[in-house]
Amino acid sequence: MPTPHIAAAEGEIAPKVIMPGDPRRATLIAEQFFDDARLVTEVRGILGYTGTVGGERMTVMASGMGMPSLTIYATELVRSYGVTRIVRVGTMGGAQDFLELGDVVAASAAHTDSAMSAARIPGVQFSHAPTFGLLRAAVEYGEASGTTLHVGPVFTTDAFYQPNTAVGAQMVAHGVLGIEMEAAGLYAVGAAEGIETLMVGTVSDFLYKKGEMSPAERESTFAGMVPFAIAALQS
Ligand SMILES: O=P(O)(O)O[C@H]1O[C@H](CO)[C@@H](O)[C@H]1O
Ligand SMILES: O=c1cc[nH]c(=O)[nH]1
Repeated sequence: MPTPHIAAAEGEIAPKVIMPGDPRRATLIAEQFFDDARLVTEVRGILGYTGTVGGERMTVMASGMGMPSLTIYATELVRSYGVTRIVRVGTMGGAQDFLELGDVVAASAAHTDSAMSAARIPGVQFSHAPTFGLLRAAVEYGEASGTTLHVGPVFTTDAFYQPNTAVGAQMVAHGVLGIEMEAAGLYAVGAAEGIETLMVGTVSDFLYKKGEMSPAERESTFAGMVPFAIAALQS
């Protein structure tokens, strides 16, 4: 049933959801990967479409930016629409030298500086992890299709403009592949609500070397990562 932030009627959201941050990326994914996609919600400009992918019903709906925003949408999708699997398809800053623009990364863990994580279970440093079966399905899709997928930890930060540059440097030194703003929130919702989750992301810029996508490229460069998300959702 509709929620404060999602207007779709009961039954209009599929149990399996692809979740980009950017609403316009949701539209492009619906246009390019879905059959018979129909707009089912647009509250606050957060667009959601339901259609079919390879004959299976699926929804693509944006999360907005940051853990607070994603957590609202993911929680409402689970509690009010019975969603059981969410795969985030995001952009991220590449954090290791071997990565190139457009490379696809699956987040096998997500460190975070978010107060939302610290507040979840007082006194506990919560480990944010994806569902193993979804991660395995994404890896298997890469192997079967001959498409490279980098697998490793990401850093989910509240601050796109990090005031303390030493934090990013430390995360790089600790081996994170990318820096983004939602994966840990999604994995926490997965753990708390008992659903399956995964994040795959596209490298859109770098922390410590030159190169970045234009805003238009960041909006539209998703074709590489979406098949991994679909493979995980259909596994
Ligand atoms: O491209 P999306 O999916 O929004 O992801 C990344 O881009 C936004 C910052 O520009 C943050 O949401 C970050 O996680
Ligand atoms: O959150 C993000 C997304 C892309 N690039 C970054 O550096 N951070």
